[in-house]
Amino acid sequence: MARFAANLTYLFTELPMLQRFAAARRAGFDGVEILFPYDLAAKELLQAAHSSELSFVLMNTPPPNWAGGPRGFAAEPGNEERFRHDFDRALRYAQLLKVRHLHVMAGKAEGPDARATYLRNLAWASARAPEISLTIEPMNRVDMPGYFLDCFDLAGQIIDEIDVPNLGLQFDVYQAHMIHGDVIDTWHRHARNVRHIQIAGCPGRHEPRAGEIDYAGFFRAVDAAGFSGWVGAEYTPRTSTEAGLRWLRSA
Ligand SMILES: O=C(O)C(=O)[C@H](O)CO
Ligand SMILES: [Mg+2]
Repeated sequence: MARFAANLTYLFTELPMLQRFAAARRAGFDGVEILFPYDLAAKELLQAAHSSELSFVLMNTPPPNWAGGPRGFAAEPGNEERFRHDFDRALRYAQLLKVRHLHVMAGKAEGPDARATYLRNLAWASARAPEISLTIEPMNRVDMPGYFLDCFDLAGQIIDEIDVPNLGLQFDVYQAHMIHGDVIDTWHRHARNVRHIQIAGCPGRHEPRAGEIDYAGFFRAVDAAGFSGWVGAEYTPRTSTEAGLRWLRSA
């Protein structure tokens, strides 16, 4: 049975970041994710998570300019030194927060050089931090044009080629639907590599309940596969966060 984490970059944004933790606990979540926590003191975040008895489940490696701009740069040729420096910075945060998964973002790039760079950087990062689970997540090209990792099959090849226990797939159901259409087929092809799941409805990336994605069928497949990890709620509420949480109460 999966456990649910609130992505606090998307949910409870009615409140300042540190107050979102208690709101997530009251709503029934057991964990939290934050995309880029770097402008907040790790100590304060840890304290907020502790006092609400929430696990810190996921954060992302820093993009080159995390206040905006492209997401990550692990696949960007020529930026390897910067990647290592920034990865170490993300790792320090992740260790302080006792984060379960660190999502290493690929950034915008294409072609064989980008693939080779991505492989080298991921192999280096997974050897650098064997105690932490690293994830990679394909992003659809409508929301993120030019993003290197734009296909679940490519992610599967990369994970298989590096072949280390601490590198796996972040299966964002919204992304799978946008990229491949058939979420359940994509799940069956990649379930063995999945370490973390994220959910949102489509179209619009709102609450997971309504829309084109068959979440009841998806969760049957997830349970049948014996997945016991975390499911992150990564969507933009249609109105208020609270008003859209019926899906969680019936999960
Ligand atoms: O956009 C997504 O689906 C993600 O999970 C990323 O972490 C956003 O940066
Ligand atoms: Mg996602």
